[in-house]
Amino acid sequence: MSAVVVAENITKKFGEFTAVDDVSLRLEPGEIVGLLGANGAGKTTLLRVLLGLEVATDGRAEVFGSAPASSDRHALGYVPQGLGLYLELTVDQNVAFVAEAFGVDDLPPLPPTLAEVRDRQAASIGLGRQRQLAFHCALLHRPTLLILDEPTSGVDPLARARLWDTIHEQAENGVAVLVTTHYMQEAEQCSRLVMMSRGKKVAAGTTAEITSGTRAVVVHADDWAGAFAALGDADLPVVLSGRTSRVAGTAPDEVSAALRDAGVEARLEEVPATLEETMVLVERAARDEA
Ligand SMILES: Nc1ncnc2c1ncn2[C@@H]1O[C@H](COP(=O)(O)OP(=O)(O)OP(=O)(O)O)[C@@H](O)[C@H]1O
Repeated sequence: MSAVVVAENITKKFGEFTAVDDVSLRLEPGEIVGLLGANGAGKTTLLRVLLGLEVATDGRAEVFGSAPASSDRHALGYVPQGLGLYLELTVDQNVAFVAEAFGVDDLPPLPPTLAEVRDRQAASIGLGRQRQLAFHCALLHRPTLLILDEPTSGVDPLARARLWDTIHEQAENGVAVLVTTHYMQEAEQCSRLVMMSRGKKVAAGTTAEITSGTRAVVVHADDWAGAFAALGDADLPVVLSGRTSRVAGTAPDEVSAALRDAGVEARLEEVPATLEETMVLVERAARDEA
């Protein structure tokens, strides 16, 4: 199967600053590839290179088998972080405008939640519906590549689940999806992930591949607040999960020594680390290396 997107060793500099540093990725039809990373990791810049909105300083990018270009737009649906809607137009007018631009005349029906507000200005329909409208517009011309920049940021869980249903439906129909996200639950819905930190690719693979081998120590203590404080004071990567502390990527001996030094009694249990914990560790390691 030929790849829809190929990025080989992409570097993008703004003056002296390197926003994307030697990143490679491939995207096949029907795959959902998630780009993960903290604010400023370089995700949007990489998407903009693939969209032909920025020119790579170095490396090779191919979309549909040739260099990214605005002519790709006929087969590409893009939902930018800012959504790209015409806020002063109504919902129907936004759809009509995009349909006209892409020469679409067999319009699919609006989903019920948008149909209810079809005559209202897009500015007044709330962020969840605005995102749904941006998706609807991006899909009107039946693209085979969907590029989504934090598509569910700021929406409630129900709207988020609905948008993800749409993403899965598209992928099942063979559409290739490249999506950036901060949310681990969303990341886990992707076929594969590419993690970025400070412009660099720091991990890649399925969630299972990325987390495999990384362990976390779960700390059960009656004095759960004392245990959490002691582990933080020992500068261990501790997070509170309910009333237990979790410390990823650290030997149980080191955890028990920190607790013993603080006089906190606890029972320790070793479990596989979550994606979020693995990501924090990978980012820490990348930061220490820089
Ligand atoms: N046109 C530009 N000129 C200078 N610096 C830029 C430009 N565009 C992006 N940057 C910088 O490049 C870095 C990466 O930004 P980018 O928006 O790609 O990150 P991101 O991972 O998408 O973050 P976020 O999740 O906040 O959108 C940031 O430090 C940003 O300030």
